[in-house]
Amino acid sequence: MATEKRALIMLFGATGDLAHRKLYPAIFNLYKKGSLRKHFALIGTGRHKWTHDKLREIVANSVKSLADNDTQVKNFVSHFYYQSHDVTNPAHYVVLSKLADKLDKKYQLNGNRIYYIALAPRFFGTVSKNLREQHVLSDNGFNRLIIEKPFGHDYPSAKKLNDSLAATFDKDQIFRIDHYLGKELVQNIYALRFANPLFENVWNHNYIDNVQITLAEGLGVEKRAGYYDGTGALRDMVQNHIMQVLGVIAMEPPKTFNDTDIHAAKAKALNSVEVYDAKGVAKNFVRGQYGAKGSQHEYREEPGVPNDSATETYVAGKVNVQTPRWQGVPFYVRTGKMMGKKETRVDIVFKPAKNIFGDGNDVKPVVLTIHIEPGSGFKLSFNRKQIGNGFKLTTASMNDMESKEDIAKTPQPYERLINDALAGDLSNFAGWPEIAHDWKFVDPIRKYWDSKKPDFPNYTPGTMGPKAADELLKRDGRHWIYPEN
Ligand SMILES: NC(=O)C1=CN([C@@H]2O[C@H](COP(=O)(O)OP(=O)(O)OC[C@H]3O[C@@H](n4cnc5c(N)ncnc54)[C@H](OP(=O)(O)O)[C@@H]3O)[C@@H](O)[C@H]2O)C=CC1
Ligand SMILES: O=C1O[C@H](COP(=O)(O)O)[C@@H](O)[C@H](O)[C@H]1O
Repeated sequence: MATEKRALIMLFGATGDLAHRKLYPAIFNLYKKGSLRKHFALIGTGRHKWTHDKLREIVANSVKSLADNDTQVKNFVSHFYYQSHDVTNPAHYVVLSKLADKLDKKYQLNGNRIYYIALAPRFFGTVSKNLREQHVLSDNGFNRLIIEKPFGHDYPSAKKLNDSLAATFDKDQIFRIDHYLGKELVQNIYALRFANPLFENVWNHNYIDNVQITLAEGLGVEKRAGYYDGTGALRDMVQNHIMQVLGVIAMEPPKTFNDTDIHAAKAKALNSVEVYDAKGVAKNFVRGQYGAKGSQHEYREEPGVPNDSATETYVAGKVNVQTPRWQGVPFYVRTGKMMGKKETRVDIVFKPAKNIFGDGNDVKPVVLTIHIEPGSGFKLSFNRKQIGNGFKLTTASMNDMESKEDIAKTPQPYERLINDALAGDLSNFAGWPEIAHDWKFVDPIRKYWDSKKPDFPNYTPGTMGPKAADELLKRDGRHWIYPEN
């Protein structure tokens, strides 16, 4: 049984999609496991004129498939309260504050408060300012802010947002969600590297030839055109998720395994990423937009997408981390929608051995694959001798893939991250310096692309993206490891 935490969760955006699909199930799992139990309450807010009972009914529906029985759901939802609230109206915070104080007493929460902002980003600063000015923050206990993505749309807007949050919250009170940092196999990279000298000792340019990060999605834009068309794959996936995974792979060992040291090491690696000028972008980055195939219509015909949209649904690029460790080792990254199936992985491609076996033998590079999803685990492929007379090399692999049962009991990112926020552990949240470096890297790419009309659509659903993404590696004498030929 987990240690019980005491807290009031104030959820802005309780009537929205994220709350329903991800947050209520995550909080329910924490309740089932005992991290939250008697001493917690949640105030959900939104402009909808819901009642406590209406919110409880919605929450019950969202979690019932996870419950052991009806009583468990009933007990859980009894901790939920609804307050109709317009985040732009300061007077509404006064009402909210009174309810918070009342629940604090009722559930003996010791003044611990988490403010979870599951709202459109334009409201992040407004809520934070009003929480301070309308005295919603508690005087005793902790006050922590959980904030959703996207964190700005470029460096200046992200900086402005960060400054506005900093007017209310200290840096150790701001929990910026990047749900990739809550994934089991992303966290496992720390164990792989820093608990195994076998790997960490070869984790550098002497042994590694290149690193490939693939975040391929099988689905298209679905019903999110309103958000996605103004964002694109570069801002939606590269600036945050890809760069965070890259940071964990590329960082130097942190001094200790605490949040401050992890953030410092990751920020240093991300600050060493080469920022391209226009020529560098043209040479090293590729964008794409999916076309039509069979019954699947092209991106520009998806509901809510303008028929001349220049938004990229695919990005591939070559990233250089300019630290001694990674001298001359390219990080090839790619992500896209409609790429046939979901495949989230990192391939660490080692330098091949010198071939002493003669022409009839092909010495392949050792590849360590970190399978993030849908399978979770590690796979090491290497050369071995084929059984039989003579001497012929073949490829073998050592797998450490999680079983279906293990995957089923693995906490989902939101459960893990909310639990961390309750415990005050920032390790798996994105720090401001990391976000700042990532925007500084991504902004010139965006700027260059915005200045040139793309030739879209340029890739077929079900493929791994435009041909230019293959060319990117081919010209360096390399190829994408996935999909295996
Ligand atoms: N949905 C997802 O899968 C993901 C979402 N996110 C992020 O999470 C955040 C929320 O997304 P999502 O749930 O999809 O968005 P929705 O559009 O589904 O929900 C938006 C929420 O904002 C509330 N809201 C809007 N205006 C106001 C206002 N003036 N005052 C009070 N509440 C208001 C709405 O409540 P009401 O209508 O009752 O006012 C609603 O609860 C965004 O930052 C998004 O980028 C991040 C990753 C994934
Ligand atoms: O943040 C986002 O991530 C999802 C992909 O997340 P995953 O956990 O399913 O890999 C992506 O579909 C979405 O566009 C983006 O906003």
